[in-house]
Amino acid sequence: MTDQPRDAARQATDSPMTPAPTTASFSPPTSPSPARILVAIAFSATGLYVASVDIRERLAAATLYLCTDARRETGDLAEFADAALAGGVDVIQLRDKGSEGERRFGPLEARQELEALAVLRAACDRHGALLSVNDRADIAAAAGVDVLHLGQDDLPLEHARALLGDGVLIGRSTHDPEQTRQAAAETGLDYFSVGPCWATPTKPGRTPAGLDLVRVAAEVAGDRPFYPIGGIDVDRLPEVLAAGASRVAVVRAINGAADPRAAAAELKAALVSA
Ligand SMILES: Cc1ncc(COP(=O)(O)OP(=O)(O)O)c(N)n1
Ligand SMILES: Cc1ncsc1CCOP(=O)(O)O
Ligand SMILES: [Mg+2]
Repeated sequence: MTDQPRDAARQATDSPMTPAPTTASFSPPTSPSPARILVAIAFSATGLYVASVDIRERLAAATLYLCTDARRETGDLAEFADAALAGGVDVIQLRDKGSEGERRFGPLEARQELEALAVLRAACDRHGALLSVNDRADIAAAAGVDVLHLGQDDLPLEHARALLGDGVLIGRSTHDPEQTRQAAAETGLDYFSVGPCWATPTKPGRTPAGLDLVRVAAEVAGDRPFYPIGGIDVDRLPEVLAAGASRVAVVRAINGAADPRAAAAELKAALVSA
């Protein structure tokens, strides 16, 4: 797999994002000539093209992917996200399942999910990071996220793509070699994850796939980004990288850290120097 240079990864998270061109400032004349119509079409097409290339370039540079819950019990989602992003997180996914907040307050309903995503959207925009949502294409569309993460039993890719268009990245979880090979080859999928690498309380009852699945992914992924997940922390990261990965997705390693910024920075430093 080819990764962007580390400088590109940092640039992608640290520099203010250049807004993708839109057609908003283009005002066609009242009686447009054929030439003006062509220009309008070209402008519009270029805008769409640039927007969709840009988001894929940003994914190519994204090595550290964090899944976080809405942190309802602490009420510090914005501060937490700022810290994690300042530490080097490239993609933040809202995934509230199984969280302390869910145990205390019940499932995150759609309205609350949109509120949490608005908080994360603002944080991602402050840091030039990608915003991801777990499972739901309807929420992805409503919240204007950059990424939708689908599980094996979630909406099939073609339906999610039909709802979201090409301007949203779509990823898929894989848990065994067959799923991994399929995800590596599936047309229109932007990335996939592999795991759990180790048994993890964040995904109770899921048999760990181990690092062998990371090796399979490294063999078959080509240029398609893949993210090992499950039980990964800074101590285990070298094993994951040695198995052929150059990116990871984590939950507790940052979400459960006393200093999320330092935890993210430690993971990012190891990814950058690999
Ligand atoms: C980046 C990333 N990888 C894997 C998962 C897990 O997705 P899934 O298998 O659908 O399980 P749930 O997260 O929905 O419980 C993920 N969310 N993100
Ligand atoms: C969502 C998910 N999918 C596979 S493992 C996992 C949870 C990983 O959590 P942690 O990084 O805390 O082990
Ligand atoms: Mg899912």
